[in-house]
Amino acid sequence: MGVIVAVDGPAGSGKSSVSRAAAVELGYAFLDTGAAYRALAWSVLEHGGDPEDAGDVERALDGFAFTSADDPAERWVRVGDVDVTEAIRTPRVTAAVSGIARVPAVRARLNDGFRARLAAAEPGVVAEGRDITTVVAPHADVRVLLTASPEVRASRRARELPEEDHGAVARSIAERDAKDSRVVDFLEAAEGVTTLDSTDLDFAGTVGALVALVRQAAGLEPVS
Ligand SMILES: Nc1ncnc2c1ncn2[C@@H]1O[C@H](COP(=O)(O)OP(=O)(O)OP(=O)(O)O)[C@@H](O)[C@H]1O
Ligand SMILES: Nc1ccn([C@@H]2O[C@H](COP(=O)(O)O)[C@@H](O)[C@H]2O)c(=O)n1
Repeated sequence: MGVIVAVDGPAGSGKSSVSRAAAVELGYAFLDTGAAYRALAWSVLEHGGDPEDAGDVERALDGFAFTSADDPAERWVRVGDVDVTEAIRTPRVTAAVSGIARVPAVRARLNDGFRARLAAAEPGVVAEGRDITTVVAPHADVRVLLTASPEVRASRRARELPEEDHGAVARSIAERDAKDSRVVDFLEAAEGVTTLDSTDLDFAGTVGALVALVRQAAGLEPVS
């Protein structure tokens, strides 16, 4: 089995962007687990279902054919033959996703798929998502909780969404964290998980810190 790097943390902490860049640098595969939850939320909405209704969500889960790029240099996400790469990032899907993520059958089914992908990745994989270090891959070679202060996370996310009100962006992040943390704990590092706080780091510095942790743990560089 290849090296498994697991990264969790709160909304806007840099899990996907930092993990993707680290995967490129390491020559590893990349797995964005949130994309699968988003794609299922998209499917529920597409079928006219209610994301808060477990029955509607389980019906959409039946035959849910999620695929996404393993190569961190690629960015596609598909449900069956439909490319949903952009559609899963809309505010409508973002608002629906915490609801579907609460359904136990969803978590069980998606986790099975994630574990199969982790087991197949050579020479390694960087996987990110809120329960990766604790539930999906507690056995990972490197487990990191990536965080930053709420203000810094909101400012970084607001820079991505210049048309949206800064206060609304900050509230959306806080609300999603509040909802999601009822299901999994990604605010405190579990035992054996290293906290990487990027509040005072720039993007390159954060990627460099994650890559250094991986190289140390994988024995590719001496621990300084
Ligand atoms: N250290 C950093 N310095 C500056 N910008 C950063 C840093 N880390 C991440 N960012 C930026 O912060 C924004 C949020 O990052 P990203 O989308 O990767 O977070 P996330 O944890 O995956 O969020 P979510 O859970 O909401 O999907 C992005 O614009 C990213 O480029
Ligand atoms: N391991 C995970 C990953 C994601 N979720 C849920 O999906 C939402 C979207 O995740 P992003 O990382 O793409 O923002 C997230 O808010 C969670 O509701 C999850 O439960 N577990």
